[in-house]
Amino acid sequence: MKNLLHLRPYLLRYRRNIVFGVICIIVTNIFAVLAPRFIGAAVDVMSGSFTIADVLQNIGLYVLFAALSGFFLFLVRQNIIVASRKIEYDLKNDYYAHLQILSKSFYTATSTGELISRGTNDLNAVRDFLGPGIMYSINTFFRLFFALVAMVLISPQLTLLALIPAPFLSYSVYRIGKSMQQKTRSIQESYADITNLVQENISGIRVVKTYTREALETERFRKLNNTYYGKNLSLAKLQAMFFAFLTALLALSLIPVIWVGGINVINGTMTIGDIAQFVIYVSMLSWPIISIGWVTNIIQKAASAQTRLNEIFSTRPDIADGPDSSISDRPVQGRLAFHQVSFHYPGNRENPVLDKISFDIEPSSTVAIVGATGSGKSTLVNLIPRLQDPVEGSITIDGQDIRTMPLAELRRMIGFVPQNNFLFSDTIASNIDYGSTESNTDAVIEASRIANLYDDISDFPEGFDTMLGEKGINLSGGQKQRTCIARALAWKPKLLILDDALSAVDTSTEASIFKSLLDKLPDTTLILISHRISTVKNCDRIMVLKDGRIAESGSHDELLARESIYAELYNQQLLEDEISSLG
Ligand SMILES: Nc1ncnc2c1ncn2[C@@H]1O[C@H](COP(=O)(O)OP(=O)(O)OP(=O)(O)O)[C@@H](O)[C@H]1O
Repeated sequence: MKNLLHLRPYLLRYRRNIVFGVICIIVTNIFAVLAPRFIGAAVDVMSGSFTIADVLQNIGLYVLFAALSGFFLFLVRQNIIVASRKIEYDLKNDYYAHLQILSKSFYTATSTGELISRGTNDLNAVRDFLGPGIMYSINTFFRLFFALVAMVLISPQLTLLALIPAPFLSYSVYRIGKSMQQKTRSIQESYADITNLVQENISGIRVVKTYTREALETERFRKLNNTYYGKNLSLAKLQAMFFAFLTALLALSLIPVIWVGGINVINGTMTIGDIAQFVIYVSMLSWPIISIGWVTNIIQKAASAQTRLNEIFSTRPDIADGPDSSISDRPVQGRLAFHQVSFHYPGNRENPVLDKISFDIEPSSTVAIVGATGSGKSTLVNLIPRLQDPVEGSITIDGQDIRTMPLAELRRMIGFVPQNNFLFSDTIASNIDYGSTESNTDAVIEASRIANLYDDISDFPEGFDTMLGEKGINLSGGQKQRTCIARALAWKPKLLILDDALSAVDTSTEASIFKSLLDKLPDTTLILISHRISTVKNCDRIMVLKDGRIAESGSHDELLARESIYAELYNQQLLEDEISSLG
């Protein structure tokens, strides 16, 4: 329950609404509890000789008090429910903003479905607590208090009789509430599983279709949905039994009240009007008492939802700005150096991907990294924009350790095109312009020309305003890759990293892009990962990665002369080219 304390700053932010709402709860209950007095009075008036005017006067007052109670109830909702919506809005913004700062490692360990479920389902549960939860809790307290005072004033004896079921009620609320909490937690977990499956399945729908797994995927969903349905049904059954039990208990509690009350009327110690008024109070208590169970459920649901949200809020990014991060005013040259850099993935210390790697890249030069698949090329370049940090050693740009630079400044220097490109469902222009704070048509056109994309876009009826489907589904593989390159170029980086970013374009387009890069960005340091010798052979330097180390380094000609790993790779690709040209 203490997890809900996380909400304190939000509640304080809207304290005016909440305090005013609570005052209105008190006022609405005063009117609600005073109103039945006029029913009692009307009944008593009718027990003797009376005029219609006497009855109408009491009925009129009853209607007036009931209306006033309703008006203040409206103000209660206006303030407390509105505050809960505002807090939900703030919480959603904070949740999303927090997700933005979390590191790559967090996203590697947490599924998208899980995060969506927490941001929707769990947040709704918290909102229900902040609105109806708080409102009904406070209302229950004051309704019970005022109604009990009014009942005691009529007859302490009858009040005691009416309260006989209360201990049973409290105990059953406690027991059933606990069971409800467990069921609710389990439902929320099931919902996260379903969200995850749907998200993954729809993202991978092309694979599902190619492998004709539609029926299997439908069955997987059906099973999860069935579990979710079963759990919900079980909770609904429990709730139904709970409410039926409460209603029966409350109805039974009226029997001794009317029995003993009737005897009191016969003895002349009470009037029929008192009994009528008393019965109204007992039924007025029924909703607050029932809502104890309901509110308990809401609070328990919110407590477990908030626990799950707090897990995210308390996760700190493992890569962030250092306390004294700063950057010099000198223009960036783009000299990149690795100093004894080692890296292993969490829990895999025995198999470092990079093992004490050192190298120095001259500003404005072009360097290629080659190596067998899984040799650590992507891991190495991920360290440069600090998507992950080395476990040992350091990386410098122009002599400054990148960990001492503000993260945003560091990333601003780097144009990074990762192996798995990603495009947003937006126009091509917006995708290319993604890194800029203001749209810059000239920069978009210039970047698309260098990336050899301009002619393709010109052929589209809507040109740069063409809307892309999810992940750029309406572009070819090569067009997607070139759009991602254009995005990195529009950013005008000092360091451009292309991680296998030209694999889907043909060799002549690739050569043309490479030439444009060298001509138009002469001051940019280019780091290129590729499996194709045709791509890397024109680079100033080629580094061959093997067993976590730089096994060879030099120009194309130097490495061929060595007749080692690179030469072997070269000869193998020559042979493959010859065979395919024969075919
Ligand atoms: N997030 C991760 N968690 C654990 N291990 C990982 C992770 N990412 C990569 N690896 C492992 O690290 C090693 C290097 O992977 P990396 O992607 O850097 O290789 P690569 O040389 O770029 O491969 P490719 O040429 O196939 O793209 C591989 O053995 C891979 O299984």
